Amino acid sequence: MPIGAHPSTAGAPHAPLPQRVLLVENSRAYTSMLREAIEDALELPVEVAATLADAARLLDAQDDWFLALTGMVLADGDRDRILEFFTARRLPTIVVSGVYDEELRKRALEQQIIDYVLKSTPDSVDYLVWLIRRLERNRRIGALVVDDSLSSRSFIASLLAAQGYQVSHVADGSSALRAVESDPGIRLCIVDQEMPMMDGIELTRRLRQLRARDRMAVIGVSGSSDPNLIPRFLKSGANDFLRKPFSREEFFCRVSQNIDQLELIGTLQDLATRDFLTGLPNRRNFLEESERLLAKAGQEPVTVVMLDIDHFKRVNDTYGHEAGDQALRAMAQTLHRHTRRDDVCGRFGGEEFCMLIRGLDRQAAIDHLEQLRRDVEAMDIPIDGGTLRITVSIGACQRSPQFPTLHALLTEADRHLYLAKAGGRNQLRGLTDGD
Ligand SMILES: Nc1nc2c(ncn2[C@@H]2O[C@H](COP(=O)(O)OP(=O)(O)OP(=O)(O)O)[C@@H](O)[C@H]2O)c(=O)[nH]1
Repeated sequence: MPIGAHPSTAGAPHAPLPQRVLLVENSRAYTSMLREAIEDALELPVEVAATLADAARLLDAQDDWFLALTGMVLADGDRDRILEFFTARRLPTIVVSGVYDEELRKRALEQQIIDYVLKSTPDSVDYLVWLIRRLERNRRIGALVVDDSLSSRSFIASLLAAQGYQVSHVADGSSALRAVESDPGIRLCIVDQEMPMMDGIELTRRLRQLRARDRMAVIGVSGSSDPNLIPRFLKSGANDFLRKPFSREEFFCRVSQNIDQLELIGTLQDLATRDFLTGLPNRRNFLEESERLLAKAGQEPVTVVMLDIDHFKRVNDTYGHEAGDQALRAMAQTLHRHTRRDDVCGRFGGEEFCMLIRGLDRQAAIDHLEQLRRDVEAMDIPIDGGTLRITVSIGACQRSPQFPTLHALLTEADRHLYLAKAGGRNQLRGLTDGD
């Protein structure tokens, strides 16, 4: 049952999400420091108001508000009125206060205020930037709550929805497995231990067979005081465990920490496998993926392709290195557009790219690569003060008893690339009878 936003669907285009951040604060120095930090680090537009009346005017004038940050000392409202102003508008709100007031803090957190941050602490701006980034990213993350108690799962789901996640909840393990299997956007699962048919530990074990620890965080929850429960959950593949009852703040910190870790692992994986300039798989990743695809391809045709931008040195020398980088990015985009679902492409190095195509016979591969070549030729690449055009030479080789391995295919494709260059560039060689 979805709560708040709809469950995520991998590959579906995202609707534009609200971007605007409202800062309501009467201290000018703090406001400008915070505004600058948010705009620099997160590139979100920030609007500033000094009073509730100003805030109301701004909120009414636009409708794509993502978040509000508010001080507690404003000329036209006491603390209660300020809290009420934001909760009534159901706008996700963070209180940024000059003084620590435990009673106010409790009251604010009870009223669905996301967090209460003390602005006098030296790292409050850094913390706020982290928090806003977290909330902003959560909007693209699916979270699933599994608990047979409706009140308990609705409570946890509401905590997650308040943090921006796309939340759904189910009452039993089988439904949870089905949900995770059908929605690759689910990256967080909160699993209760005490459930009939399949308990949380068993469910965690089965979830792990569907998705690894670095793809989805599983957090076990239970009210039991059994000391063995935590190690059993963790050994079954859970990333973390929370004992009920927990505070909203503890829940937020644990969930955020686990999601931060997932993202960090994703970043490290990207750094290891992607080319920094173009975002395409790097040479090592291309070779690994190609070996895997080649083994999987069975009897179907496989074509290995090497592509090299023509006279690229001239591009750099004439228009500068930045324009050269721009041309490499444009080339990568066009190559990526021509890479079908089961194929793989990569940046081999410098101005050289590569591709492995599955399931196209010789003529279909020629048509596909000729179209790619023409599309590269037709690109108007925007550079400082104008546009730039490039062409590409392509060498290709289809798998056969003569060229059975990836190494043999790449060597032969590279030989044809050399012939395409020698033959006048901007051409495909290696697949026609004359080659
Ligand atoms: N801007 C930019 N240039 C790069 C990058 N990597 C390699 N290059 C440049 O790519 C150029 C490659 O030139 P060459 O190998 O001589 O070949 P070419 O000029 O493309 O000529 P042909 O391949 O014979 O058509 C060199 O000038 C490199 O400095 C990069 O990441 N960015």
